[in-house]
Amino acid sequence: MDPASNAFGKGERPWKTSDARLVLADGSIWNAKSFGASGTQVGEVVFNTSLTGYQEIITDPSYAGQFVLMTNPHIGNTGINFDDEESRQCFLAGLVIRSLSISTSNWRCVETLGDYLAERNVMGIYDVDTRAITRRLRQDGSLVGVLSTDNSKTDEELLQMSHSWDIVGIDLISGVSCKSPHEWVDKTKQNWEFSSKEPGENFHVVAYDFGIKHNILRRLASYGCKITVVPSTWPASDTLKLKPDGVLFSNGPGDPSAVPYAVETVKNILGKVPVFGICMGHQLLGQALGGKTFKMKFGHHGGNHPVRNLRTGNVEISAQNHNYAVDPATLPEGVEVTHINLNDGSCAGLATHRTMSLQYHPEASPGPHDSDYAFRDFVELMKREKANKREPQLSAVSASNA
Ligand SMILES: NC(=O)CC[C@H](N)C(=O)O
Repeated sequence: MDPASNAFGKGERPWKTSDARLVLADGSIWNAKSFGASGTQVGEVVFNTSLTGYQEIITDPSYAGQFVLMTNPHIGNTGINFDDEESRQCFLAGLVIRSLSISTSNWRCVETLGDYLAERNVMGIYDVDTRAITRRLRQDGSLVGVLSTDNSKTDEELLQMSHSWDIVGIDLISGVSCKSPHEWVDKTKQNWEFSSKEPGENFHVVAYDFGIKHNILRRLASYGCKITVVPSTWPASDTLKLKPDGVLFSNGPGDPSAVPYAVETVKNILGKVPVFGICMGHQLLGQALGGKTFKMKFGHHGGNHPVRNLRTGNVEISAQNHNYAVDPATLPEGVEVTHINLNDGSCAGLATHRTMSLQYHPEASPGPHDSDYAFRDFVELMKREKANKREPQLSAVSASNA
């Protein structure tokens, strides 16, 4: 780490004065201090209630097009490390925090948060009343905002910019998905492994990358899966040619209604192999099954969301990050709602014969690990499917032996 730099990055000092503005579409203007990159950026402001894990949050591709406002007031104290990256890049529009730690101390730290964001050209602001903005978002719903360090732009111009952009209806997945298929082998490191698993059969999973978080892939690999990651536009027919044991549809940014090609892909795979949808994957699955998705008032973002598993009655504390949800009233008969969010009763999981999906993040990263069992359930689904396929042959063999 450059000894001249501190948590503010590039040698900034804590007594710096306001040099940035966040202008929200409701006309409110929030003066702040900048860190990370400078410039002007438009995005949707969402608040995240996680107490820890800011590195995983800022590298979650599902935040593309959004400013993440952390409700935890103290951010940056553990810096940045090599292990907690959730993707190859930061795709979020920017980071909004109350207080940026003036010192960085952690045994894994390799860089300050400020330097990290500056190198990746991501804007951040601090010394802004994050509690007041959060109350506004809770009351009025998510708002588009413009963050700027450019003094030549008037407040009116920035407000105009916020009115001429909307996250609804745009395909953000194509900007974050990988460009070509590849294998994934990395598992959760032994030091961090928290669940004991029976070594079993290895299942081949094709994982659609709509903005996939690395820890979804690591958890699948830890459960013994052999994984082929494919881009969001990869044809369903090519996936089926690979004869996978299961298909995973990943998390991803933006509006699920803006990517009809992805819904088509899910439709063409549904019913043919076991399928697991996570977050955006769950929403696409909901649409492919005939249901509708809608935009929530301010969504769910954080590691403290209670969910009830309706099959077991158990309550899980889950990690969530979504602004859209499936409307269960629009789903056809035969689709089971398996989980509900206990804060607002919204649909948090679905299942059909060969399908399971969760609106939240069983891989956590960051967050509690209560929902990790979902990966085991997916493996069980693939196991059952394989056994069912084998059974007719087995009975044929025993008949010929008889
Ligand atoms: N994490 C995700 O996959 C988010 C899904 C979708 N972009 C939403 O906001 O609802």
